[in-house]
Amino acid sequence: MGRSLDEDPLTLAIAPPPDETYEQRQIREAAEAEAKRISDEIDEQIRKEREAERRKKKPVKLLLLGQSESGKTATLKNFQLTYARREWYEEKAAWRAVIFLNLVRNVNEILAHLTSEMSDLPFNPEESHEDLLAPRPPRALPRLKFTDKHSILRLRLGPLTSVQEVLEKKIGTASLEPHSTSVNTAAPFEHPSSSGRRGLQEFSINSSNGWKTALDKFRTLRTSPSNTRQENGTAHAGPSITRKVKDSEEEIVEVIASCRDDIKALWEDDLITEMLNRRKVRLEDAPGFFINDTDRIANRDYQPTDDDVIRARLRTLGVQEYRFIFDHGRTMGEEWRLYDVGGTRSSRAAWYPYFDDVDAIIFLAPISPFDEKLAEDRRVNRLEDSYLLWRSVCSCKLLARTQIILFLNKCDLLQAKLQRGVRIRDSVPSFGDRKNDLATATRYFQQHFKEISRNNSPMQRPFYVHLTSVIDTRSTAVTLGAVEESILREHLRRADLM
Ligand SMILES: Nc1nc2c(ncn2[C@@H]2O[C@H](COP(=O)(O)OP(=O)(O)OP(=O)(O)O)[C@@H](O)[C@H]2O)c(=O)[nH]1
Ligand SMILES: [Mg+2]
Repeated sequence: MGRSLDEDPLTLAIAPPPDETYEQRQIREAAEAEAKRISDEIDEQIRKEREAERRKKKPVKLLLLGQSESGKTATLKNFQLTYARREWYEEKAAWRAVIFLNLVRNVNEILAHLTSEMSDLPFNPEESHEDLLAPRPPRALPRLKFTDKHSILRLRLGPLTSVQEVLEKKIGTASLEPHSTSVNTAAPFEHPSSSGRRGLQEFSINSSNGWKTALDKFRTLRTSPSNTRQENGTAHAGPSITRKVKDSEEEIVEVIASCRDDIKALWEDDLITEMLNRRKVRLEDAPGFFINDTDRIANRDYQPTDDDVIRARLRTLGVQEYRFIFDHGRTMGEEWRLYDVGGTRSSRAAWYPYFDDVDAIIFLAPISPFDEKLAEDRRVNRLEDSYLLWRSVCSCKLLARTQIILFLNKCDLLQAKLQRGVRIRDSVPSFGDRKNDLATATRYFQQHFKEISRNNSPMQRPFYVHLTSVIDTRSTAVTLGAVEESILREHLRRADLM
């Protein structure tokens, strides 16, 4: 084919010579194909690197799952304490009201038992807390001989009833533990019904309830009058409301502080101890137990310590998102988003939308309550509920490639329970004649969770497990270090694969 002289010089330079032989053409075309292959490879490499770069910059999304009271929020607090200290210190003082409420509730629960016992009302220890009026089995033991001291303590501690009401009202719905549910499945997110979907809207990330909002209210109480904002976000005009709220906060502290000695006297009384034992009430193991710290807490100058905040109990409503940017170390500048969810059965339908692009899940399974029932459904054993929930999470197709890290939590309470002589096999018959000690028990539970994961995961997945007591901030910091490493490694590995 003839060429005109004004053709593009590049076209001319790479054009085949006019007298090219068949072999020369073959060699040339092979060389051109090879050059194209290399060029495509380089393009692909560049695309991958860009994608990896983009993915590395994408925040790591981490979901905390598990039944109610499993320790999700406590784990989140540990993350804050370790990696976001500024926010931690900002929030710390706001937990004071929650800790007051926890303490006051401890006392009022004892008083409710005392009142019921003194009035000889029937009681069944197997029933829930609010069933103080339920039928009691025939009395096998002699009556407890309460004295004037107990009547006086009841009278003197009476004001704590209204303190509890005021605090509950201030903190809002999150301060109330549910004692029933219409949901009778462990994983309502598996088959979301139309009503379930309606539920999703109610429970999407929200700023109108949950403990973040509850704490915000208390933060507001502490700001100066000029900064004070009312709940609707408008600036507050004058100091009168602040003074009123402040007064009531100070009044609360005043009442609690004036009850200090009586609270201690109540807790240290042998007859009260005997009554609680008979009624199988173990406040020490319940969430938000603070009576042993009455001296410190029932005090006008009380400020919560890190440990107090971790141990404070306020349930999570809906799904709460936390964003934090690592402020030190290899991951400095990285953004992580943690999602803390409500764990009661009726809250679980709201989890599903968050499964979509989550990088990793920390699943908390408390193993100490192997002989306890769910607060929201007294027919369901807590460990059994965790097994069911774990199976549903492992088998979820949307999570097939998601890294799941299991925390077998509340090991401290498990150890205490076993030391008291509570036998696992009485509640878990398959435990059989194994040794009733911590090492054997944790190995046994761990194996069970591992088998569920192996038998139900849509594709093979590694089994990551940690034995934890997340109220122990030191050991939890070490665990979280390992978790962080492992999640990041997986995050980057995926970025490289893309
Ligand atoms: N002794 C002990 N207490 C724990 C442990 N983990 C959590 N707790 C306490 O148990 C209570 C419940 O923990 P949370 O973190 O509020 O539970 P959650 O899973 O967020 O519960 P929901 O928000 O209702 O879903 C809190 O008072 C914690 O301090 C643990 O390992 N040992
Ligand atoms: Mg929570």
